[in-house]
Amino acid sequence: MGPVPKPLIAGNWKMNGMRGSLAQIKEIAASNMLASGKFDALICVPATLLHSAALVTSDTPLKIGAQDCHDRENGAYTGDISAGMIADSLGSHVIIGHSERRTRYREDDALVRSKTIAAHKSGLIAVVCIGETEEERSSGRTLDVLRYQLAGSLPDGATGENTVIAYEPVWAIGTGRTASIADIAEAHRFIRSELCKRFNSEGDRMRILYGGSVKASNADEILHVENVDGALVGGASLTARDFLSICSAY
Ligand SMILES: O=C(CO)COP(=O)(O)O
Repeated sequence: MGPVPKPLIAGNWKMNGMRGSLAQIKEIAASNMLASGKFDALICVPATLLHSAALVTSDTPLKIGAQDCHDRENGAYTGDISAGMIADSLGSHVIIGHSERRTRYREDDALVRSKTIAAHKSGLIAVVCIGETEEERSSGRTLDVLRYQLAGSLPDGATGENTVIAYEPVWAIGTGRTASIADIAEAHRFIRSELCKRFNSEGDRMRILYGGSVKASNADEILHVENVDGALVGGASLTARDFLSICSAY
């Protein structure tokens, strides 16, 4: 077992970014902040940019990942890409089970789990997303939802090396609303205890990122909450300036 991994600031570009956006990737990759080695940095780009982004960052500390993968290795699945194809394109990470996919494509915990297994088999680090809806929170079911999502989405082979958890309250994504510091602390403490119950000391090594309207003005406070090991950033990861100002919290 290795040491506890460094914090991770991850960007999720979602369906944004054309070839011109590689300039932002290059600017992030060249920053002295990343060279400091205090944290790891990752941008998950659309599949169309995956290989070119990986090539322009190959000699830099910036990691490049994808935003989803199929759970099979190959076959007649029009429009999909496999974990092996992501690895072949030199991506190192893949986001799995983002709420935008869970909602729109009805991806459930069992599918998230088999995609995570596929990612691990291809040597990718899976960034597995969980989080409650507004209705689940207001009816007092947040911790139950997180417990079920963790139990159903993570395979037994998950370790601190191959798996990162992203806690993203669905109502905080793209809305400008963030969970309160007390709510973030409670959710992350709960996730940590569930991970340690199931994975023992590996549970302590799995990074737990917070996601949902993270930006420069709130990053410092959020990233210093206990058991918050980084952030998964949507809108504020699209420009080097915004992404790097979040990184400056470390
Ligand atoms: O969904 C997110 C990251 O995966 C969060 O998006 P925003 O940071 O735009 O709220």
